[in-house]
Amino acid sequence: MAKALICDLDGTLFDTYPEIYAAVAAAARGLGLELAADEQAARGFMGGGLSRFAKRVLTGEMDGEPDPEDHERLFKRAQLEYKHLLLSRNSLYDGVPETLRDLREEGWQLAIATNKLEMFTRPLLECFLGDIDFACVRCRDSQPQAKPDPAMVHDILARLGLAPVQALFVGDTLVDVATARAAGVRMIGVSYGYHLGEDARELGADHLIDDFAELLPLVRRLVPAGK
Ligand SMILES: O=C(O)COP(=O)(O)O
Repeated sequence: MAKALICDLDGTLFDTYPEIYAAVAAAARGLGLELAADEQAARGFMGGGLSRFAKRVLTGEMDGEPDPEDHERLFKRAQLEYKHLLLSRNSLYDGVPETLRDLREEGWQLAIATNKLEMFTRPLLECFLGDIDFACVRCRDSQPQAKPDPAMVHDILARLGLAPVQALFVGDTLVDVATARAAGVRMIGVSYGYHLGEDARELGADHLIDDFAELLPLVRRLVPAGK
C-alpha cells in the first residue's frame, strides 16, 4: 500500500524554540517593546506560526490581540533576527535523520505540514536534512489557511494521490491534533515537543511517542509491510 508520513516541524523534527524566542526577544529589545511572557512561559505559545507567536508574547494570552502596529513591527523585525539565528546550531531532535531515512527505505513517502514560513522551513530542511527526500513541503504561507485548518493536509494528500487512511500525521501540539482529526488522518503525538506531554491521548492523539526513533517500530505495527 502507498503510504505517507506527514510531519510537523517545530517541536517534532526540530527544537527551534530557543532561537525563535531569542529572535522575538531581540526584536522587542531593539524596538523598545515590552514582552508579557518570558522564555519559560512562552513555550506553550508555539504552534500557530511566528506572527501568532508574536501576538501571544506581546499580550501574554493565547488569543491576545496586541496593538496592530506594535505587532507588525515586532513580527517584521523578529523575522530578520530569526534569519540570523535559524541555522546557528543543529536543532534536530535525536533520531530524526536516521528514522526518516529508514522510513524512506521502507517505502514511506514523507511530507511536511508546518505553520512555519517557507523562508525558514526550506533552509532548515536543506541544511540539516538535505539527504532526505520530502515528496511535499507545505508551509504557513504556501496556502491561505494555517493549521488547524486541514487544507494543508488535504493538499499534501491530493499531491501524493493518497487517501487519509493511507497517511499518518506526527506532531507535538494541540494544533496538530486538531489538524489531523479534521483531515481524518491518524495522529501520533510526540511528548517531548511544546504542548502535548502526557496529555496527548486525552487530547485526541491516537498514539504517543517519547522519542522520534520510536516512530519506526510504531508505524511498522500500524501499517505492516505489504499491506
Ligand atoms: O513555529 C510554530 O509556531 C509552528 O510551527 P509548526 O507548525 O512546525 O509546529
